[in-house]
Amino acid sequence: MSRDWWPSPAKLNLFLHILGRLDSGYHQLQSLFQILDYGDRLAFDINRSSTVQLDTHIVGVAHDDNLIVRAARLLKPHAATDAGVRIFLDKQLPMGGGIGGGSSNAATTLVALNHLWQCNLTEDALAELGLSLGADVPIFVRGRTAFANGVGEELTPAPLAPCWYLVVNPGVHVSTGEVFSLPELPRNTPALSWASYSFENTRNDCQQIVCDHYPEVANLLHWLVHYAPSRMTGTGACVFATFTDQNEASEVQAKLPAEWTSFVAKGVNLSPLQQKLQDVIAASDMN
Ligand SMILES: C[C@@](CO)(OP(=O)(O)O)[C@H](O)COP(=O)(O)OP(=O)(O)OC[C@H]1O[C@@H](n2ccc(N)nc2=O)[C@H](O)[C@@H]1O
Ligand SMILES: Nc1ncnc2c1ncn2[C@@H]1O[C@H](COP(=O)(O)OP(=O)(O)O)[C@@H](O)[C@H]1O
Repeated sequence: MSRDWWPSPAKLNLFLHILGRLDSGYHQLQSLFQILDYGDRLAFDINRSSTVQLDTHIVGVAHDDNLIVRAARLLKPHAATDAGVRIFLDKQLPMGGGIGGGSSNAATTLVALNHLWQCNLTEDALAELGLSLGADVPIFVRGRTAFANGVGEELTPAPLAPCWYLVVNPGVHVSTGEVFSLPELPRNTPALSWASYSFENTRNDCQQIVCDHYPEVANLLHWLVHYAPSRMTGTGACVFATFTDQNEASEVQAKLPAEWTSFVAKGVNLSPLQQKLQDVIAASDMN
């Protein structure tokens, strides 16, 4: 049976500065979230069972802990009492890689089911619901490449010139919570105004510490910077190299040592999820 797939794209943090720590224990960040045209896909068969069922198992994640199931259950009180769904996941993104796969899956679930269950929540309300699932969910709900403040929820759209990225997974899993708990993490980078952003005058404040703990990440960065400006995304472990030309990115990808998995993706200003939502709404308006 052919399914109606909803995209669940990856993101990169083109930079990640840590400005301080909030009373909640969370860290105050600044970042530039670049949405990619590459990621997972989800399909939703809605029904009247009043239950949420994810049909695709992810190794190491219990059904009820999966962010997809948690997102659907969070939205359910806003739908008809008998609203139910069976969800299918086509997983492409490495987990715990700093490219936001789990958060993006949660956002796709919120955005798609808000439409399919006819909940009619606004984008602001969906972003707020999403924030309770994870700091990175709002950026995927809004689906625009953006400059972020706070814990990642204060977003200012920041359209970027077309760019291609080679994203490489060094094959280690880095826990976000663990990185933020390290005492030696730098936490006092001065605030930057978006107008003065450039790749060169920014950095990822987690990169050095992750390289110290995970030599695989350090080795990968050492290899990639010979070819293009490169940096770790989020709290790792994936690393990206930036290109203005898709072929150049593919040429470097072809040279990668076999132990590293990778993909080449285009940076986009509007996420494929928001594009899909717009297409679905336009099609239903025509009927
Ligand atoms: C820092 C980023 C940058 O994109 O890292 P990545 O996860 O993408 O690598 C994200 O904002 C992460 O967002 P997300 O992965 O949703 O994190 P959460 O589940 O909300 O938080 C996991 C844990 O990290 C810590 N945490 C997270 C975000 C933040 N601003 N300050 C923190 O101190 C907290 O200890 C929290 O319990
Ligand atoms: N649908 C999901 N996809 C990926 N990870 C999930 C999902 N649901 C829960 N998780 C949990 O969230 C953790 C972080 O996943 P992910 O968002 O891929 O990492 P990151 O934020 O570093 O990119 C995973 O290690 C996993 O335990």
